[in-house]
Amino acid sequence: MRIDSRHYRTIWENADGSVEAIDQTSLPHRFETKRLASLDDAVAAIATMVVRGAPLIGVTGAYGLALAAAADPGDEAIEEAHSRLAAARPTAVNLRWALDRMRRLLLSAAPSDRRALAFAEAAAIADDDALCCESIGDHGAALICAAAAEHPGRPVNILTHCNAGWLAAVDWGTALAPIYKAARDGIDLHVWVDETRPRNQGASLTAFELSGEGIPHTVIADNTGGHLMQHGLVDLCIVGSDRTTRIGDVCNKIGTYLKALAAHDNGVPFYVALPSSTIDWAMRDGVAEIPIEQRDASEVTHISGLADNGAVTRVRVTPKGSPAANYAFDVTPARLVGALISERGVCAASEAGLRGLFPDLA
Ligand SMILES: CSC[C@H]1O[C@H](OP(=O)(O)O)[C@H](O)[C@@H]1O
Repeated sequence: MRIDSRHYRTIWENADGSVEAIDQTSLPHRFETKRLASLDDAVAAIATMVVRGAPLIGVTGAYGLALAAAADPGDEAIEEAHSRLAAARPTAVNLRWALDRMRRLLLSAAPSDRRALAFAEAAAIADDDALCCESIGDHGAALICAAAAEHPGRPVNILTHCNAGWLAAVDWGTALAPIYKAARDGIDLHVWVDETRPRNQGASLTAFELSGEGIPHTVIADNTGGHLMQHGLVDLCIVGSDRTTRIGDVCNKIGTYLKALAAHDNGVPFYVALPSSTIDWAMRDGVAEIPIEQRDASEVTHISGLADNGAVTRVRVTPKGSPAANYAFDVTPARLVGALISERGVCAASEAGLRGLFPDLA
């Protein structure tokens, strides 16, 4: 999408064979990119959330395998790279999906062909993601347009959680893609942006994206959404997904489940936008089966921001002696999901719904 009227993707290949990615740990106060020249660089970028968001994690994993193949195209090196990249973050299924696709292709090719093949396949995965996300935008925009027709004379109020915009993918994004498409179609809308503690992807990344697109939005504390829904100030919710099971259970950023409960209690439509690369067809019960990443406690006990002197500063927000727990995701059962918005259309959060759209994958 656009930053200062210049189009960007979140990740791209450099002429020297390295890979470049927007460093999302610097946003919104500094725009910086990071050069990934090795498997180690790619593993670190995923683990430290320089790149984050299920689709983007998958694409970065694909490029990480390409960088590994450039260094050593042998079978053992490919397997080792697959294993290290897969372990970088456990929850988003796109990572495993992309790595398995790359490994299948590379191990079936001659080692001498693997470097070129790997970069071409990583680029194809990136291009596919951008196309899928734009299509999610088109299908989801129809839902926003329908909500606008129900509430003439005022903006459609949409609540979103975390960042599932173009920064979470290669371009367009998932949950924000319908918002971009509807806004460009002239729909009057406003977005409630959950700050999304502890990493504040909403406050720092979603707000950055919406500002760049000129979309009206209000950043809110995570615990505000239920109150807004009780007072009729939310017409629909759209969130992303890191892993959706074949029966429609949705794993997403911590706090999503609580938003879905509030939406269900207040009759607010709760939509989940995802590409098919985020569907885990091997899983059914998301609460029981999806591995929930636990990140370092320091992400809860400390926070970073821009000091009045213009320096980015990190401060402690808890007493030194207080332990902290940092669960990065939760699972929203399918019964609380109004519909899934994919690149092939909108379906019920159910096995039948997903089979109907993806008979070739189910
Ligand atoms: C379109 S996937 C976005 C998804 O990924 C985020 O997690 P993280 O920032 O930790 O990678 C969050 O769950 C978003 O909904």
